[in-house]
Amino acid sequence: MIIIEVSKELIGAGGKFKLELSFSVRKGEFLCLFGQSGCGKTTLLRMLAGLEKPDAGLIKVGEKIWFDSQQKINLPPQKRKIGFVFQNYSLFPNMTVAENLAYAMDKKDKQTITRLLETVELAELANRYPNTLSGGQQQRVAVARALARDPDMLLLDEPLSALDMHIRSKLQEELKSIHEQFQLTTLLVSHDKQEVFKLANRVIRLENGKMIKSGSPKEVLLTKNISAKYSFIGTVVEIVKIDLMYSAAISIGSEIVQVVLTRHDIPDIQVGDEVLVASKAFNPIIKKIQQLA
Ligand SMILES: Nc1ncnc2c1ncn2[C@@H]1O[C@H](COP(=O)(O)OP(=O)(O)OP(=O)(O)O)[C@@H](O)[C@H]1O
Repeated sequence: MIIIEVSKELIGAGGKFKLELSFSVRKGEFLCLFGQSGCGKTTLLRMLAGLEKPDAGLIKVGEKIWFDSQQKINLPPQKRKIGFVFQNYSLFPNMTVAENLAYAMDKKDKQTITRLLETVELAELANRYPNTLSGGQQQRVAVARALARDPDMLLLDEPLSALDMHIRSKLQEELKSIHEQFQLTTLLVSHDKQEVFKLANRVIRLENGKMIKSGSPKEVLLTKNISAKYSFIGTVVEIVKIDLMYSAAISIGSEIVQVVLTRHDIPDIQVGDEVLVASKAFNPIIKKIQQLA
């Protein structure tokens, strides 16, 4: 169990506001932090990593205290067992892929490096330098390097947002299978609702530094809770009237699907809306997703 109780005064675009959060994360949980730009998501990850100091609070990982303002404990980043993956990869350009991983390890162990590179399907690129790799490959190295630290917690700050849809979707599958394999407690910051639905067990929605909602992706991101055999998130690109019916063209990933709208959908759903397309017994239904305020 990870206990997080932190507060810090921040200066946002609209002036000062207080980041004030108190929640716990179960071991092995895949938690997503979701919210408007500037609400404090990255600051929270940086506080967990020891890169930013809370004004007050407690961060306890299992029995270990990483931060306690009362006891004046503040472990430096290298003493916290954290794997951090950023949007911009942050690999060392002068080190090969294998050396990037070795650098992160307390005990340099060739076998573990090979195993991790195999996990992200990069074993054959071990001796290449980062600038000779594609964005997707670099990000896979960054994930392998984060795992090489044998972390208690994996922090992912919009790790896939710079990648195109196809690579992003593939890496999401990889992150999912890595999470299943390692059962690593993971905190993900993402703006991509499809990604959140695919990966997270729980979502915390932040607004101005405070938690306003916590629950499953469906509970937090949908206006109505529905159960369905399968579901996808997409954007309505067109609504056309065909005889007495309306049909919506919805862009899902790189595909466009057509869904017949019911009479009840018409006032609610418009072009540009993000929607969940779900199906129960081969009957597709669509539901509008809550907008960020
Ligand atoms: N050390 C600091 N002192 C004061 N204000 C800060 C500090 N660090 C960040 N901020 C401010 O706090 C706000 C929250 O920043 P943060 O990067 O955590 O937002 P975010 O939710 O991750 O946003 P985005 O989704 O755009 O990345 C920003 O307005 C930022 O300028």
